[in-house]
Amino acid sequence: MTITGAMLIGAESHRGSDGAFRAVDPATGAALEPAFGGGGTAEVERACALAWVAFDAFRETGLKARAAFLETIAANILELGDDLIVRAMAESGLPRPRLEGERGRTVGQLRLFAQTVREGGWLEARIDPAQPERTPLPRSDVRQRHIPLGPVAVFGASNFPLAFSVAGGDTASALAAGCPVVVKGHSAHPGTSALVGRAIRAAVASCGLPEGVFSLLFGVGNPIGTALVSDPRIKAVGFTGSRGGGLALMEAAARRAEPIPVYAEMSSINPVFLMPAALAARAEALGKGFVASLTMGAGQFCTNPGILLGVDGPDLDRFTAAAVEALGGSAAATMLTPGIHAAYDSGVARLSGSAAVATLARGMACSGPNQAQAALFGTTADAFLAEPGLQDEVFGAASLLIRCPDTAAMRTVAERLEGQLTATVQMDAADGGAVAALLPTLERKAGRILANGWPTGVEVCHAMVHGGPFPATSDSRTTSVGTLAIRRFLRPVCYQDIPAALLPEALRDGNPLGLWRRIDGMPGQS
Ligand SMILES: NC(=O)C1=CN([C@@H]2O[C@H](COP(=O)(O)OP(=O)(O)OC[C@H]3O[C@@H](n4cnc5c(N)ncnc54)[C@H](OP(=O)(O)O)[C@@H]3O)[C@@H](O)[C@H]2O)C=CC1
Ligand SMILES: O=C(O)CCC(=O)C(=O)O
Repeated sequence: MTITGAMLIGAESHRGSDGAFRAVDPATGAALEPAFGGGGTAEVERACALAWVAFDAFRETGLKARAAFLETIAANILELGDDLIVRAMAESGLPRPRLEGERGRTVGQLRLFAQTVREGGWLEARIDPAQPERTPLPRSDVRQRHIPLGPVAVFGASNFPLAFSVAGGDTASALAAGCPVVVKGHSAHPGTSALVGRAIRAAVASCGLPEGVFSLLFGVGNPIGTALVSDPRIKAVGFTGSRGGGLALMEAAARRAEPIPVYAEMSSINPVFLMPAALAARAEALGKGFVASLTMGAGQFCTNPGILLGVDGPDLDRFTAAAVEALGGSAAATMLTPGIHAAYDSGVARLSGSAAVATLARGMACSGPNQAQAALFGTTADAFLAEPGLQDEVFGAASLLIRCPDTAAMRTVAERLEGQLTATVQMDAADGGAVAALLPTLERKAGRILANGWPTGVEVCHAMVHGGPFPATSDSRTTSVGTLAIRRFLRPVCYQDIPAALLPEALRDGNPLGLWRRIDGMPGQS
């Protein structure tokens, strides 16, 4: 399929005229054809106008029809075949198996949302029947369901060009909720974005939906993103990227006459707690497992284990020796963009230049453009507590090992951490008491707590939480992965004494949709 450099505004392919840009193959540094025309306020205006026109019709599509739409998108993405993988490899430097796996995750998550939509529990239908005889006052008939917020702006992430991009989790959950989506494509992978965007556009057409259900914009620089978030027809934002970018979009949303929620996933250093009995039992295996997680995908995961904490002593020395050896043998890897590579190098330089930090190991030397050498640094709990900048995210395969005098000091450090996507404990049975003491802190700090695993690689399922307190995300009450993500784009509406003929199907007597509903607080299928 030919990539033309055009945006997709509803059914129309439109070439922007506000500047032009090309993707760069980070493995060679070469610019890729074609040039993409950047959009501006005119394109934002058109995409948002179409999305608004589409909203009322799209939000009332039947559950089966909306599920079929999500499944059609999944099928259309698979139909793109190898063209999609080849283009994504060229634009991201990520290897084929990783991108094929990511395509599977993208398609799987669309299908999972289709199942969720069909099942209908997300409508959270509640009925409190009228009690005309109640004294001293009668009760009205009160019913509630959830409706979608409105058109959603989605900012695709650079590090998952498929699963967190144009048809990624934010788009899938917003469409599942019944929200039209306007994507601001990431400038690192516009060709991949255009291919996936066309798969979505074809599904919109073949499912007979209004064209404004989906648009894909490109732009040069920040103005297009700011204009999109500021458009009054946009009612929520999904974002994965840098802390600076997320904060800027939160500010733009807050400046609006009508502020809107921004669900931004930003920075996280994902602490790993190496508990004493676990270290005593398997320090070497833990050292190797850690390096495998750290270096996966050149460390370009927001779930990357960026700090480790352990009690100083011979077992931590054994862990360190194993990690140093494994990291020393890890090949340099191409990063996603020259900008991300430069940010990694400057983060590593900041750590290696700190008087409080020792460089424990570096990976193998770089042999091409935009390659990064993995890095392991060490410091003490006291030094970490004295220098808050040591917990700033270094996006890539760099981590900091913090030597603590005892498990109480591990807890003290945990208390001082910012909000996290994940917190991991490596533990054995004898660590149970120390972990129990740590858990309340971890619950307050992180969205997901893992035992004896590694945080990279998020399962897409019903119970997943990929979220956490700021700065991991801008709203700790939600998740961006898993079916609960649909909640971000919904709000409850209450219908009091509304005549039966005017009630939405989900709330009608006789339960025509066969939903699980709460009648007078009791769950059931009536
Ligand atoms: N925690 C995480 O999950 C991730 C963190 N990162 C961090 O982000 C850094 C840069 O990576 P990148 O993916 O480019 O993330 P960015 O935050 O720079 O960009 C993400 C998206 O937001 C847009 N954007 C960024 N800043 C603004 C702004 N001020 N106003 C309007 N739009 C904006 C970008 O536009 P444009 O395409 O034009 O740049 C892009 O579409 C990495 O080095 C890393 O530190 C990256 C990926 C994931
Ligand atoms: O680890 C994963 O699978 C997801 C990571 C993620 O959300 C990210 O890097 O943005």
